[in-house]
Amino acid sequence: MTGDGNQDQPWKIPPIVQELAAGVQAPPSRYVVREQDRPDVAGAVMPEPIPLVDLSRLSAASDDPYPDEVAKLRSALQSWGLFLAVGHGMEPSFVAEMMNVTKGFYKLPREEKQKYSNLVNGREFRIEGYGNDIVLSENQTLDWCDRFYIIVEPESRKVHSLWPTQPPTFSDTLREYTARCREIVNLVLANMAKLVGLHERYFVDMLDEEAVTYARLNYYPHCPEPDRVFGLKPHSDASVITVVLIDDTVSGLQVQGDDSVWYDVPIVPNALLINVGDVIEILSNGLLKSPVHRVVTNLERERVSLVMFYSMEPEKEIEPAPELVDEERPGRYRKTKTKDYIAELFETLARGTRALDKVKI
Ligand SMILES: O=C(O)CCC(=O)C(=O)O
Ligand SMILES: [Fe+2]
Repeated sequence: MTGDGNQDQPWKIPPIVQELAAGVQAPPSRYVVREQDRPDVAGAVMPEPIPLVDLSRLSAASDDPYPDEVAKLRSALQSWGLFLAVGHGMEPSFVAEMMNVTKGFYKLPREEKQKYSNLVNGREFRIEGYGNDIVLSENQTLDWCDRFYIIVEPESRKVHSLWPTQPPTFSDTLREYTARCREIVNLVLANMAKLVGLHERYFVDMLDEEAVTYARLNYYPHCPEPDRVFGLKPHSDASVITVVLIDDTVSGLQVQGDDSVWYDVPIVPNALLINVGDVIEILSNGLLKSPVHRVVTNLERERVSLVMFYSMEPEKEIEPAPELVDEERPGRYRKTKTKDYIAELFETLARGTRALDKVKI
């Protein structure tokens, strides 16, 4: 016995989907979703106005120079739990460069990518690195996507050996992108706090200098049968907040509306997608909702996305803000430690359930 058991259980080591897609005529059975759960590849069209917010019109201070823009943010969050952010201050050329190096990583030869594998010694799974999500059971439905997780903040938690040396500008670009995203997130969190009647620093202070930010580079290869698989199963993010740089050439992201219908998230060039995470739902005692979303694949085209997950320091506890709990609106979520919540996320992702349901009262 090796102790990890993976050698006796080869199903625990999932294939690289990029390699699979290059060779198969149809997705293997492990990827095929039960008939009743299969996605409609063409989602419903979002009604106008689409959730779009100009961040240059928002202020982190208590005054609001453009109340109309704040109203748009409120409406977007109420209807969808997410919005497309323009006026975020990143030049289109910089956004394009970040996208290019993300795509460039997946174009590297197999051996180069494998240097960053998330399987230690080819067997033991860890969150960080390149590969697939953890496989917990033989009958788990696998997602048609490869991914690469890297901790980008704080400095003390970065694993430098996992920062790619190829493409050559990858690491510098990601560092710069991380710093720019942090400013955007602080502005958005200040506005979200104001919207629910909290002090403007309430959420920002939850993401102190020990808070951990993960970057996840997703790669969805073309798929011969997009209506039978998920690029990414329905889920909500276990983060405080999430910022996504989406491919502006191929759609695929869908969000579930209050009516349970799946809507396509529209593509707006150079916009960033920002969504509420489970932690803000808990902290706001349910006033802000973490949206359930999924990704569908494309018959001909590959798609990439770069996702930044902002999470609290692992030992920090997550619970509704006392200011938002009273007799009329009792606490709706149990207290949990950040690290336990994140561990739960990976289990629930594998099972296709929701971590949030475990802490709901
Ligand atoms: O690829 C996308 O557009 C979204 C990815 C996502 O939801 C995630 O990585 O949690
Ligand atoms: Fe997500």
